[in-house]
Amino acid sequence: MPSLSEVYRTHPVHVQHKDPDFNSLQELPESYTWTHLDTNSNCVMKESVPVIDLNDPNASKLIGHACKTWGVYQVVNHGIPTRLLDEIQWVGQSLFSLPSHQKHKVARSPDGVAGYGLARLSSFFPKLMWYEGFTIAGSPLEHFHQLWPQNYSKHCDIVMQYDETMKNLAGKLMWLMLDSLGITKEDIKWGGSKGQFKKASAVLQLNSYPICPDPDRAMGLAPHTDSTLLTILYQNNISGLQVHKEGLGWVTVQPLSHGLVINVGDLLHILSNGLYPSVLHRVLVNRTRQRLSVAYLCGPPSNVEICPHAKLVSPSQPPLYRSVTWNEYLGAKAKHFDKALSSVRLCSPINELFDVSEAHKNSVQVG
Ligand SMILES: C=C1C[C@]23C[C@@]1(O)CC[C@H]2[C@@]12CCC[C@@](C)(C(=O)O1)[C@H]2[C@@H]3C(=O)O
Ligand SMILES: O=C(O)CCC(=O)C(=O)O
Ligand SMILES: [Fe+2]
Repeated sequence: MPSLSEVYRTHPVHVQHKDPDFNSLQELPESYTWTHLDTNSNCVMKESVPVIDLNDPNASKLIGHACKTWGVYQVVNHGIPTRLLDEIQWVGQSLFSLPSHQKHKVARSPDGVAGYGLARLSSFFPKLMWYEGFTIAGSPLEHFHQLWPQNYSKHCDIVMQYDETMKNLAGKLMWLMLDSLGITKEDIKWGGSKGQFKKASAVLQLNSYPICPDPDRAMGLAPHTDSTLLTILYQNNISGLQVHKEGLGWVTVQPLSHGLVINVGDLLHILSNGLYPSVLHRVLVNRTRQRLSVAYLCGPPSNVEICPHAKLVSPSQPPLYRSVTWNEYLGAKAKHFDKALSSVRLCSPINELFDVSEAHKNSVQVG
């Protein structure tokens, strides 16, 4: 089975860019100027992303409804200590405020997984994003030792603790979502005997959206879906994240103090046979405040094949997707980007079971 770096070796991200010193730029350079950018999200919102209290006895039902109708929800009372959320933001803040030459010491290579740099999706867009990211896959020790030779262990400890805590929450959320689909612990062998998803794989993505001189013409992170089962996102109190909803357009996800945003990813879309569509989302930037976010991108163990679950397949609901491992799907994403889901599709959409990336194909204008 190919490793992720082997998968990416065939689809390296080569983006020609002069190192952007975001802080010194008074004007938006042409290479960052996006046209046809609809930054006015529906201001008088009648609807907003569901907020679910994880202590609510009806949480699974509410989550199921949110996944079906939005592909995203926010959770409160999730049990993650606020101290840990503040600490992981501090790690991100410390990293992104380092001088550019330091950050480039840990630059992600074009075919690499971990390190500092542009988002992988950058190669699919003609314009650059007002964004810098740092990907952690496994231990951050080597990179953090290079960044903070005297002081790396504190940063490492926080990341490892965050990772462990998020893994537990991801397991809990996974079951709530599967339960809402009528899938039990016995039905998913790779969930483990106690169903804790201990073997799940995950990547931690630190994101920074610096202050921008011309936010109406810049893009923080271009529209995309995550290639995960689910993503747990912590955003600081600065808005910018928007999700696309059929009939409403772009809807801002209002930051909740210490709340977490949960995205349905493409692999859950596949596992649910299209019942829980992965959410298309993007990030806009801000004139006065830097925005930081931390994404815990969670997938299945690397040897597990994800396919539409047998309980969700019948003669009237044929399987819409073939089986894929996470690495295989990341390879499809690296090659086809927004057509990755279609690339693993078995049959054409029927009725309301449709492919979100296809549905939004023509509604997103960039570049
Ligand atoms: C495992 C991964 C998912 C991801 C690509 C990556 O190798 C690490 C970062 C992830 C991310 C975060 C920003 C959006 C995204 C589309 C991207 O370019 O990098 C996702 C990728 C994904 O979910 O496909
Ligand atoms: O910064 C955000 O709010 C979103 C980040 C994101 O979409 C990602 O890391 O995949
Ligand atoms: Fe995302």
